[in-house]
This record gives sequence, structure tokens and C-alpha cells, in this order.
Amino acid sequence: MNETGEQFPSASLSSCLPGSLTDAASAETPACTELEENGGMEVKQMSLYKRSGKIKQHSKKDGVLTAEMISNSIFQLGRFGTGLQHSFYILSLPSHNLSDISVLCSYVHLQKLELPHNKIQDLSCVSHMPYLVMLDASYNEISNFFEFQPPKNLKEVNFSHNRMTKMRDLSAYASLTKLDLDYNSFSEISGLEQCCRLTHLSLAHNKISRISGLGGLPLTHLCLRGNHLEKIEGLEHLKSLQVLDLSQNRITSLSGLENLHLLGSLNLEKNLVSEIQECKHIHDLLLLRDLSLVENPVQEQPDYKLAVIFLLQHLTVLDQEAVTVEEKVSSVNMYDPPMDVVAARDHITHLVYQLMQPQVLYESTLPSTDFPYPMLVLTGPRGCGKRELTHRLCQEFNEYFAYGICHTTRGPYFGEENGLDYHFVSEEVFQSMIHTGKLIQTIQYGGHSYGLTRDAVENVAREGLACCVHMELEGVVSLKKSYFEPRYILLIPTQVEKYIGHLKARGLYTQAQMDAAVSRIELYANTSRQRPGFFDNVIPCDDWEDAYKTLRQAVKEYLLLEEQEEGENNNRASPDNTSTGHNPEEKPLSPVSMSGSTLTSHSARALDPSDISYRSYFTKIQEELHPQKSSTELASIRRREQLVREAIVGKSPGVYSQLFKSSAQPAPSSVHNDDSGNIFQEDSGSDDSRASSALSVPSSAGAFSGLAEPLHVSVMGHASETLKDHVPSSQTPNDPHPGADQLAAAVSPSSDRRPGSNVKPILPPIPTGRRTPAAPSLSPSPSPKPGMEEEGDANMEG
Ligand SMILES: Nc1ncnc2c1ncn2[C@@H]1O[C@H](COP(=O)(O)OP(=O)(O)OP(=O)(O)O)[C@@H](O)[C@H]1O
Repeated sequence: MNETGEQFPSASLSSCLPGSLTDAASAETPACTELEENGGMEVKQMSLYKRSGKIKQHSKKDGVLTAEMISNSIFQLGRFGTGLQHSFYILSLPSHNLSDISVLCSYVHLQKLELPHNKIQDLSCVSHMPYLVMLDASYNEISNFFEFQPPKNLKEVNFSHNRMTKMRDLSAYASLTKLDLDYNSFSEISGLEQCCRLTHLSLAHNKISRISGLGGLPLTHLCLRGNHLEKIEGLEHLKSLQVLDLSQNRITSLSGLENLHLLGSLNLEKNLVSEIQECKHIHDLLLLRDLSLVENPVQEQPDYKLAVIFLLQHLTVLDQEAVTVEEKVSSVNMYDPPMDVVAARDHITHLVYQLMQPQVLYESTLPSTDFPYPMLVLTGPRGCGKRELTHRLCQEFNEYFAYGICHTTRGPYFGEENGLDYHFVSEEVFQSMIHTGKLIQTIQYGGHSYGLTRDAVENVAREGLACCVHMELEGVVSLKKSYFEPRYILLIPTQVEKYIGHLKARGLYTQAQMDAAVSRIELYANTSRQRPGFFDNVIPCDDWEDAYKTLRQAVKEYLLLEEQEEGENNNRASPDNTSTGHNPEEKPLSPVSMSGSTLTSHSARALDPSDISYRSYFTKIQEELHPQKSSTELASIRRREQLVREAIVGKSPGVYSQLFKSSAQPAPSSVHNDDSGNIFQEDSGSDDSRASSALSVPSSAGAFSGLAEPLHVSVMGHASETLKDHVPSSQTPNDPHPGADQLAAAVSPSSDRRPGSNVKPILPPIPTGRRTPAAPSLSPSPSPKPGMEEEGDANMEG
């Protein structure tokens, strides 16, 4: 038995040979005897080749194949798997200088005939071999293509390295599975249409300039190496093709391979492919593992390898080298980086460029991480209504928000105004803005650049307002890497048809742009699903009116306005209501708190000065710029005043408050935040609002309740400015409900220490507690962690 388990017959070969083949074989039996003795194919073949040396010399004389030579070279393979004996008669005469093999006409039972490296021109003897299965007549001088009667079961034929020029109809050779016609002179492929079992075809090194005649052959392997092909064609129906060798041609494009979905290996060495983009033609061939573009001009392209690996992510071998995991990751990061990678790069870029600029302290850069500048970001796919809702929100809540105007390199739409909707700038300007560190984040969208500048935020911050912007998801991811900690609200279309309707109604977008926008809905939805808490709120935006209502509600809850309104209503309903201890005429002061971990306000916390979120409310600096106040503005101011009072009343004095009390009282000085967040005192000068230090807050608070703790200096500053201007001065310090003078005396502004501004906006902090995952609906939020409050106190007092 041989390695593969094949067994050889124990009877002598001569006795096994039927008919004339037996006669021929009986002339010489040593090889057969040897086979018999050794019982293995390898030994037998060695024996045959050993003998062939002698014969070769003999045949060199005239090139005529003789029966004697045949008997030395014939052998039999057999299989005894099931008890039945299957014999396979093989004649192998390689390199015998044979030119005349007519004697083979008598060997009708031959099944495998190997005659490579001879000088044979005529193969007509094969007509007498009806059982022939394999024929190897390579390296001969045959010029006639299949000029013999077709053996019924002829499966494999090797005519490589002959002199054939023209193919002919092979419909009679329906059993053919492998056909090797390399190194001939064929200029056209033809006659194979009926070879319905042909799986392997090799026509390397011929003169074929056009692929044709392959129709729907069941080819799995096709080699057309070394021809004159300039384009790939005629392969579209070769659905079974797995291995394709088109090397050494003049092919410039990979077009024509798109349908070969089973293709696993493609050799295009030594062609003229010069564009990486050509790989897009084979991009969808998911089984393609091995590609060679060796010695194509495309290899000279920068980043050629990574680009190809990126386009063909299933490749395991490129240009005969294994593709590593690192290369795959690098290619993705280079050509289709995940959002987080883009955001990280974007962030690093802007950070580095900013650091290269002279350092400036910004209003929007609050002194500690506990006091991030408040921002509201509306995100969602293009045209989902976020822009309209952002504007509307900024209009309605103009005491709290102003629109952060981004920069873009796209041109303005009809009706858009530069400096209102966007700052429309050229790409050069945009790039120079990046390089001068002006941007916080940027994205590329629809072939244009968009970016939010520090100045855009700063301009809003300088007015004492929170910045409200709209942006795509990538912008959100990038912004999340910055020290800003906005609230993020996702506006998501849930009815695609309606969304498409909105897009169409705008009349701005091409079909491709609309398709791209629609496809991003899934991205947003997935982000929301897979990253709990990534968005603070998710609002369906199929109906913009409904969406705005929900948004408005959410924002009011962020701002703790809901309860103020409720309070107002209660006050109106019961003018004697003294539960808050204030004059019913006075509207409660509204702490505009962007804090809180979810969307529901907590009045208890809002009124708790030790709660960090309490200390976050807005100053309205515009009030100073616009002395004429509307009744609504005044009402709002009063609401805020009231909240400050409520917050102060009833709190126990902390340890530090006692210190403050004693140290603060003697000197009429003011306390400021310096730019690094340190508290310091300075002479108050003649300004009454600074007459009393923040250190006196506990005293003032104490005057209300005797139990107050000092407020954080930022709140003090805010209160000072607010109350100084707007609280009626009729109340005295001893009033249970203090008036503006008292509070003005209790606080001091420090804004004038900020470069570039003469008023200091005190902006609401967003405590870290807000970072808990938000439910997509407006559900009540958990109370802030006690630890957080303590932390807030520590910050406040320290
Ligand atoms: N700085 C930014 N960062 C990230 N995304 C931004 C930025 N500025 C604008 N975008 C977003 O880029 C997208 C394209 O903006 P553009 O104004 O061109 O679109 P639009 O067709 O008007 O859609 P929309 O009405 O949603 O803004 C929008 O989704 C927009 O919100």
C-alpha cells in the first residue's frame, strides 16, 4: 500500500494487461516483477525511469517508439478498496526523443499516456485509445489541435509547449476537465463552449489579445498569463472561477471582474494597472484572499499597500506577502477611521495648534473642572430640524442661550446670512484658522469643512449666555474630547418617509445627499443604543412642532424653569403664600442650571446652596448693556433673586463661614476669582457693589437666617451684578427677605479682571453627576449623589 492507501496488484503486470497490450508487455517483464516485489508505485516508477535511460539512447537513433520500450515503460495502478480490482494502465515515456509513436495504435486500453519532452508531431494513435483519460503531450512539436478521435472519457490534456495555432470545436470532448495549452501560438479562444466539465484551462504564453469563447464554462481555474490582453472581458459568466492568472499582460483596469464572486486568488503581476481606484472593481469579491499587483505602476502610488488593503479588506496575501493585522488596522484608521479615531485626531490637532498660540484666558474656560462652561448641542442627521429648533430655542430662551455660529467652507444657501447661520469662509481661510488654533472641533461633511471656533463660544460666553449649537455626530464625539461638557440632545427621525419628505421639501439636496443623510439615521440610532448616556436626551423629530415642545420642556427642566413657573402659579393662586418667605409680588429668581444628571429638576436641590448644581445659574450681562428692561426681563430677574434668597436662607454655616465672617467684616474689600480660580481680595474702591467682600456673604446670609454658609465666589459675583441692578433697594439688611443692597453688599463682581470684558458672566456649572446615562425619554432623574454635594462644598469653601 502506498502513502495514500492505494494498493497495487500482486499479480504480474503482464498477466494483467488485456489484449494487445498484454502481448506488448509480455516482451519484457522485469519492471513488472519489480513492481510485484516492491508493491509500491514509487519504486516501480523509479525502475521505469532507470530503464528509460537505455531506451532513450536507443530511440535517439530514429525516434520510433517500439513495443520493447513500451513494455519497459508501462505500468498499472490498481485499487482494492472494496474487494473489486480497478486497474489503470499508464504509459509514461518522457524525454525519449520520440517522433513516431504509431505503435501505440495497438494499445487500446491505455488510460494515461505521458509523452512529454519528445518530438512528436502526430497524435493520431490516440484515436485508438477509447479509454484514455489523461494525455500529456507537452513539450512536443504538435501543431494539430486535437487531431484524433475523441476518447470518450478524456479528462485531462496537456498540450503545453507545442506549436498549435488554432483551436477547434471540442464539443466531442465533453468529458474534458483540465486543458493545458500554455506556450502555443493561439490567438483566440474558441471551440470550448460545449466542454461543460472544463474546470481548469490554461492558455499561458499564447498570443491571445481578447478573452472570448469562455461563455458559461464551469471554470474554477483560468490562466491567461503572458498574452496580449489589454482589458478584462468575457469573464462575467464564469461564476465558478476561483483562481485567475492574468499576469504578464497589458491590462490597465480591473473592470470586468465584478461578477466573479467565488474568486479567491487573482494574479495581475506585470500588467499596467496604475490606479488604486481600480480595486473598486474587485471590492465586492468577498472571497478574494490573494492578490498580486507586483510590477504594476500602481505600486508606485503613495500608501499603495494600505490603500489596497483598505479597499480589499478580505485579503490575506497581497503581492505574495501576508497581510498583517496591523496593516489592516492602519489601513482602516487611514481611510475610514472610526468616529472616535477621527475625533481624537481632530481634538489633538486643535489642541496642538492652540498650544502653539499665545495663551489667553477665556470666559468660557472656567477655573475648575467642576465649572465647565454650559453648552447645549443639538445633534441629528442633516435636515432633521435641529438647526431650526436651535434657532427657535435661542430665540425663546434668549436669556439663557445664544446661537454658536460655526464656520463652514460651503457656500450660503439662499436666505442664509454670513455671520448669522454660519461664517462662510474659503477652505484656505478655514485651514489657516485650524493652524492658528482657533477651532475647537471640525468635521468634514458633504465635501465641506465645518468647525466651531473658540471665539464663537467665547462670544456667547462673554454675554453671560450658554452656547447652543447644532452639529453632526462626529462633531459631538470630537467635542466630547474637549473640556466642554455640553448637554447633547439627539433629534432623530423615526419615520423615514417623513424625514425624506423634509429633505425633499428643502429642495437643496441631491438624491445621493438625501440617501447619505437617511443612511446616517442608523448611525445615530446605533450610537444611542450602544452608548448609553452618550446623549442626554433623545427626541423624535418627525414632527418639528412636537419635537420643539419636547425639546422646550427638556430645556426648561434643565434650566429648572418648570418649577419656577409652578411656583409662580402657586404664588398667583395664593398671594399670601409665604412658604418661600418672599413677597408674592416678587417673582422667584430663576437659577439657570444646566446641571443635574437627568432631565428632571429637583427643587430641593435647586434650593440647596451646598449643591454644586445650585451654584450654577446665569448672569444676564446684557442687562447692563440694555438698561431699559421689559416687564418680562424684570420678572425673570426677580425670579432669580428669589431663588438666591431661598438658597441662602436656612443653611447652617460651615466652618469656613465663621472664618469668613470674622476676617471679612472689618475690611470693605471685594473678592474675585483670579484666572486660575483662586479667590483673592482687593480694595473695593468707590464702587458700592464691591463695598462688601464675598467673605461677608455668610454674615449677610446669617442676617437672613443666622445659618447660612458662604456661597461660592462665582455665585456671589453673579448675585452682586444681578441684585445690584435689579433688586429694589427698599429692603434693609435686617429684612427677613433681603433686598438688592444687602445682596449687592454681600457679593462682588470680578469680571473686570478678565481680559477683554468688563463684566464677568457667571456661568452655570455642570456637575459631574450629570454624566450619568440619560434616559431617552423625560423620566425623573435620580437625586444627585451626596458625595457630589460635599465635593461642591469643599470647592466652594476651599
Ligand atoms: N461645527 C460643526 N461640527 C459638526 N457638525 C456641524 C458643524 N457645523 C454644522 N454641522 C452640521 O453639518 C451638517 C451640514 O450642515 P449644513 O448647514 O450644510 O446642512 P443643512 O443641509 O443645512 O442641514 P441642517 O439643517 O441639519 O444644518 C449639519 O448636520 C450641521 O448640523
